[in-house]
Amino acid sequence: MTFTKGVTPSTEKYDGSSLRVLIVHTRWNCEIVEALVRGAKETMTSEYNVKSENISIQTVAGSYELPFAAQSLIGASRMSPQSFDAVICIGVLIKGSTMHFEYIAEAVSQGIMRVSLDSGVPIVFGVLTCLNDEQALERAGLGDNESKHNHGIDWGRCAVEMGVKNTRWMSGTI
Ligand SMILES: Nc1c(NC[C@H](O)[C@H](O)[C@H](O)CO)[nH]c(=O)[nH]c1=O
Ligand SMILES: CC(=O)[C@@H](O)COP(=O)(O)O
Repeated sequence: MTFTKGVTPSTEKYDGSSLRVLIVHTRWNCEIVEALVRGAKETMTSEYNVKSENISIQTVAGSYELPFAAQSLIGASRMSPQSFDAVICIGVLIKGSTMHFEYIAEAVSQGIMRVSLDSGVPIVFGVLTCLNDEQALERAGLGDNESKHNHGIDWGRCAVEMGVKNTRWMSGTI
């Protein structure tokens, strides 16, 4: 049986023109991360009219730092006139020869979910957990593989959808 792999595009056209989005990304594996950030940012501005001045970009060293940074920046934005409607955490973990990868992947995924549920702000899990370099390149739309696809595009779409829907839900509209 064949099936559509990946996410089916939403039938609703979301208007992101009033959204404020935070992207926090790592400087580990930076060429791959930068391609993912570009994919997310360009998708939000070109497909959904998110204003580039409403996309804040912050960096941290590695993926392990992402949940803390997201929590701290969400808190800081609440003290400003406009808080973030959605956050995208972007990093690339590539398995090495120790257990480092497993510990970080588990901690980061749990941490991002916790910050998202505790803060009430949707956080997109933009962390690739790859077993080798080729997997990471392919998922950032880089390299030679024909099936390559930049997952940053999906993360940008997801952030807009969740930001718009959560704003609606918070105002009591379903
Ligand atoms: N191995 C990778 C890391 N490791 C670094 C940690 O995320 C962290 O910065 C360090 O342990 C200090 O707390 N980070 C990645 O993003 N990707 C990796 O492949
Ligand atoms: C702490 C580290 O970054 C490093 O020792 C991890 O090694 P590996 O990626 O080979 O598991």
